[in-house]
Amino acid sequence: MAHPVAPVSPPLKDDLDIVIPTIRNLDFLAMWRPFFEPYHLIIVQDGDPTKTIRVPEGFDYELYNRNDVNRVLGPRVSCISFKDSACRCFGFLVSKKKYIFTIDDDCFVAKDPSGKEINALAQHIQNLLTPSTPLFFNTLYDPYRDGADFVRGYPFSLREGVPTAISHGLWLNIPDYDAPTQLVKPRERNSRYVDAVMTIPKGSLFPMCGMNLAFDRELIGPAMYFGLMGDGQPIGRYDDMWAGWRAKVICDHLSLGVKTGLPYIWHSKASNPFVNLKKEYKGIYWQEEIIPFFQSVLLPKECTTVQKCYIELSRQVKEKLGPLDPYFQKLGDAMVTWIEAWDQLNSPAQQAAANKKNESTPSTKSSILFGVTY
Ligand SMILES: O=c1ccn([C@@H]2O[C@H](COP(=O)(O)OP(=O)(O)O[C@H]3OC[C@H](O)[C@H](O)[C@H]3O)[C@@H](O)[C@H]2O)c(=O)[nH]1
Ligand SMILES: [Mn+2]
Repeated sequence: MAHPVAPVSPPLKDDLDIVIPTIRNLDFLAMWRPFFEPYHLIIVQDGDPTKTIRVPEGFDYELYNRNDVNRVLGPRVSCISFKDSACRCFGFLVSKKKYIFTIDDDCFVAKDPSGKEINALAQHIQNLLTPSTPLFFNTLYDPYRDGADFVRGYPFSLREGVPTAISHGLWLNIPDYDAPTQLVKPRERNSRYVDAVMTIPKGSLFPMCGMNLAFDRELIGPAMYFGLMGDGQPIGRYDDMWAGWRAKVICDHLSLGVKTGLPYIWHSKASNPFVNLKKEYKGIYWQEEIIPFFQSVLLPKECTTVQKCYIELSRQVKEKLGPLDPYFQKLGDAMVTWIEAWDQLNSPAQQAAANKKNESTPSTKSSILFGVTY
């Protein structure tokens, strides 16, 4: 007699939250339903909090609008951007899970060259659950993938790799170009599917895009601050870039890995290049100073946790980039506020309370999840 086969639970079903920043109805979820429905969503509604965001039936979610963010963080809300996708990091803050996947609401399911729909979430999970190799480049790319391995000459002492903190996915159709490139190449579309996952070598920075990104919240969460952008700030569309440069410096210091490549999503909407240019232009020339700063950052050996690294980085940002523009003084202070908010919401007591609430918490708005906590 055939034995009944227990249903296979989706990987990390109870250990991963999907964070979506949005200003629009989330009809895009319908296409992701086969892959996302088993997971809990954290929706961060930006802009007008009186607007109702429509979420398709059947998804388990909590939704935070600006009033909720103010309620949860109180005076520390100053570190969360308004009217910019950077607001997504509030979702990273309030999640109680070990893993995060964040995706933009104009990113859809892509197809691989065989025409098969890509389960981007499953690929990110695979990337996060297998080690990275930042200390020595494997020329056959991801050695932990089925059908691949370390090549001849790869030191056996390094084949254990290091824990993976970040998985950076890519985009078919609309690539994540900056405004000048968008203006010069308005019709360029990315149709090149590269079937590879690579570890970004230690000592190398990279431009982290937030639209298709996953990370291990316990390993690197406090460094995944996306700010200060949007309303009242002199810059936009650099939230994920800052976060990526700081996180990579910290990953290198703490021997954690960052991978880029698969999975692809289908990015459907090109935002307005002229609007983007207004948001980005300061970043385009500032980054010529900022990159050498991050490339030369040294973190003392006493910085043994992400929080300690982050506080030290905020000090150096203010000292070394402050002369560039007063914005960096503000950013340095906001980095400290972020860590305070992180520690406030992720203290052991908070974790225990959240675990208790998760047992019986339906999808609801945060006003029930979080009373006044500051
Ligand atoms: O004020 C806002 C504007 C947008 N959002 C949400 O953020 C996501 C990205 O928005 P959109 O797809 O319209 O902009 P893109 O130019 O394609 O975004 C890219 O560049 C900026 C960021 O780095 C972003 O991560 C990149 O994808 C989308 O979910 C909007 O609903 C918002 O929350 N507030
Ligand atoms: Mn987009």
